[in-house]
Amino acid sequence: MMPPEQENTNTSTTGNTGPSSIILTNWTETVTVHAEPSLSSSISNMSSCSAQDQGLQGQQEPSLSRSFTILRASLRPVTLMFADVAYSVCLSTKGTGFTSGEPKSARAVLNGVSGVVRPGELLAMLGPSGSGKTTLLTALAGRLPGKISGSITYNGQAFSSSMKRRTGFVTQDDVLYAHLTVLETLTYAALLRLPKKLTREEKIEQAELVIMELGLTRCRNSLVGGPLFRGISGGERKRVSIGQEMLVNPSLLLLDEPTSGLDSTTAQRIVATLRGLARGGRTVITTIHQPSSRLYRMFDKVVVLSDGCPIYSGQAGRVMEYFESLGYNPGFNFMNPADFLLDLANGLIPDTTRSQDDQLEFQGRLDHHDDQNSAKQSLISSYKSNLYPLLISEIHRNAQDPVLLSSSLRGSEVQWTTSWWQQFKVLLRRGLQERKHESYSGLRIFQVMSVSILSGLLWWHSDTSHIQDQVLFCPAVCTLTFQALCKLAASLT
Ligand SMILES: Nc1ncnc2c1ncn2[C@@H]1O[C@H](COP(=O)(O)OP(=O)(O)OP(=O)(O)O)[C@@H](O)[C@H]1O
Repeated sequence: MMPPEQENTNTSTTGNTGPSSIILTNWTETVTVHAEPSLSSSISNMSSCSAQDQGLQGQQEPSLSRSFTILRASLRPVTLMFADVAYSVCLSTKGTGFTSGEPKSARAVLNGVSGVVRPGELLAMLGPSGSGKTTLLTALAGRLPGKISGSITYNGQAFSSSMKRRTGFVTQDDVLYAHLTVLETLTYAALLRLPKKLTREEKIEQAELVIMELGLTRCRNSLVGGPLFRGISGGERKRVSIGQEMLVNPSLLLLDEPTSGLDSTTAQRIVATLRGLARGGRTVITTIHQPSSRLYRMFDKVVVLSDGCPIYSGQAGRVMEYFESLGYNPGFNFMNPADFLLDLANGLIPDTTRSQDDQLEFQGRLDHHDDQNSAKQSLISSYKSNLYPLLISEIHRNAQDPVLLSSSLRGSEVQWTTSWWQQFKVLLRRGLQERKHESYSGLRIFQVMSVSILSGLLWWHSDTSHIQDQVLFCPAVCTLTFQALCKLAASLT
């Protein structure tokens, strides 16, 4: 068993469900996590290492105090509860060229997933590839199209536009502008997404602060880069994506594989940042593929999925104890709990009667599908009989908690948008800056000019009886002219 360092403070006290103290019992509830619903405290916690490195902590605080106050006021503790979440996708075989006229079939991607995450907690979703982690994360972010059965509530309420404003979502594939620098990317995000109560200078300061917190100072003026030209590294890209969401100080932050493709030190730094964000009063949920034991120790809770079904949902530190109580033992003395969980989710049950080498050889063979399926079914039914009732009773208890419901009502006042004109100006500038390089591209200029000339030649000395064609041709000419103007404007900015 591997209890996370801070999570050893077990207590049987119940009833305090406020944001500052979280008290849990059983496998689903056992730890006390202290969450400070304050941006300034979390930012100073998180930035302490990077700021100390650069000796900047003292200089930043006075000028940022007003923005801290405004952003702190926007932070609302969010208790996310999901019960029996199920989701299916329609698989259409029609039109594939291999079959014809076959009826659509539905495939269950998620089946009966439940869990509770409170402010101050970091929950990780684990499972083999294709087990449904991203689908569950997207569902919890209120972004999954189609019908989801079961219930997902945020402080006891359904997903709403005010909740959407307080939710940050970092996708697996970073969506960034290749020709902007790190500083420009975060500054535009700040100008677009921070409330209009903040001045332009304060928004830029927030972007600078996030750069410091995420250790991006060294590459702040480097281009992000894209598939066609090299820019910042993969880890830095990921941190920029996280920074874009951190800027708005979301109360609920969801991240899809924030550490994939990163070295273990960078991955640890990112997870430590997420844990710092959680401890600042936020609810943080992440999917993760193969966490090291060091990373695993930083999670407060885990949900383990196997083919869309949960085999565990509860405290990260008690997972080994739970599976040992079911008779599953890793067999090795020092095993990363995450490896053990992934083996179980794949239906690979360790056989302690075999030697270590025999076990490795046995697990590597692919001819045990039936055994694996029956092992998965057994783990799923153990979850249903042991953990599911605890989770459901916890969810029902919380759903009637007046503190939780009142925090939801308080949150609905939050106003986050800047004016549309402001957004239009920022987007236009960003678009022009992103395309600036194209104005110098001879190939592009040649392409636009040749299309214009060829199109023009089609109507050269045309008869007035073709006036309709000429009228239709006008929008095309206007588009090309607009393109040319955009390129000219971009080259001047
Ligand atoms: N819209 C869809 N159409 C068809 N299949 C889908 C759709 N959405 C999800 N799936 C399937 O559902 C399963 C779960 O997908 P999901 O992306 O959630 O898995 P994952 O655990 O995040 O995988 P990975 O770790 O590889 O990212 C996959 O087998 C996927 O092919």
